[in-house]
Amino acid sequence: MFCKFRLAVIQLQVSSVKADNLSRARRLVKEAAGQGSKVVVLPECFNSPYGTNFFSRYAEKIPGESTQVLSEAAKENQVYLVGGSIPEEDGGKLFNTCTVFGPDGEVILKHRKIHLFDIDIPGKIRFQESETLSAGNSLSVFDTSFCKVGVGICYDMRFAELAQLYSRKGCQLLVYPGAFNMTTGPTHWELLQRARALDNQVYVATASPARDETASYVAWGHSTVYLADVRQQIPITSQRRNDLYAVTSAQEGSS
Ligand SMILES: O=C(O)CCC(=O)C(=O)O
Repeated sequence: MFCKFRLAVIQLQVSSVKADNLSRARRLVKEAAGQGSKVVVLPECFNSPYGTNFFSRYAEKIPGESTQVLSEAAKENQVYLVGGSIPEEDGGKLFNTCTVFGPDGEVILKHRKIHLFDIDIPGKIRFQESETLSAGNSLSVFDTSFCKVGVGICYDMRFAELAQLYSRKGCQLLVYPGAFNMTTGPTHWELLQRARALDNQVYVATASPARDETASYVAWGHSTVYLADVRQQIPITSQRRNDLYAVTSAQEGSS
């Protein structure tokens, strides 16, 4: 089942003042709902600047201050709220975590980024999330009254198998809060979304922080929604050669 609904991606301006980030997010969720949005998506690291040196300073328990604001915003506005991500502290470890709230304000999903962003492009960008963060270990799918949704965070979008598994589980929308940069953004951000949408014949939505040229990590921006809605005309789902290949999850059957 897939019902028509309006989805909003919020390209949030993220500063170093957490309280400002939270109130700005809250105001924009309200604005999006006022325009008829039923599912609203915030960017990766929406409450804190993005960078390994910031994660421990901004980290919170879940539930905590930021997720409380998200819960209230979802309830006040009667929307499904994909709360971007925040640095989460749990048991002495830090995670890059997305929480999703239903229109009643209840948390319905917690996705910890499963692929940590560790890259080194000499002269361009070196980023090692694993220096401070731990990876999550679960696939993350939630149901809405409109369709089933699969969630990943930023670098998770590069892994085609995850998107394939989500689509096999019946997701018709994949959502990736992300914060690509000025090196990989122009080359891969749009291409990856189109690839995930095209391969799986699903909608793909991404929300990035707004670009801030003065930040230590300059986000590419370009929050986007992509659609490859050609399931009837190009029926690759039924044409798959399941007798020749398979994508399986180590968690299959357990979730
Ligand atoms: O994959 C990329 O190029 C960027 C990923 C990223 O910025 C992230 O995972 O936060």
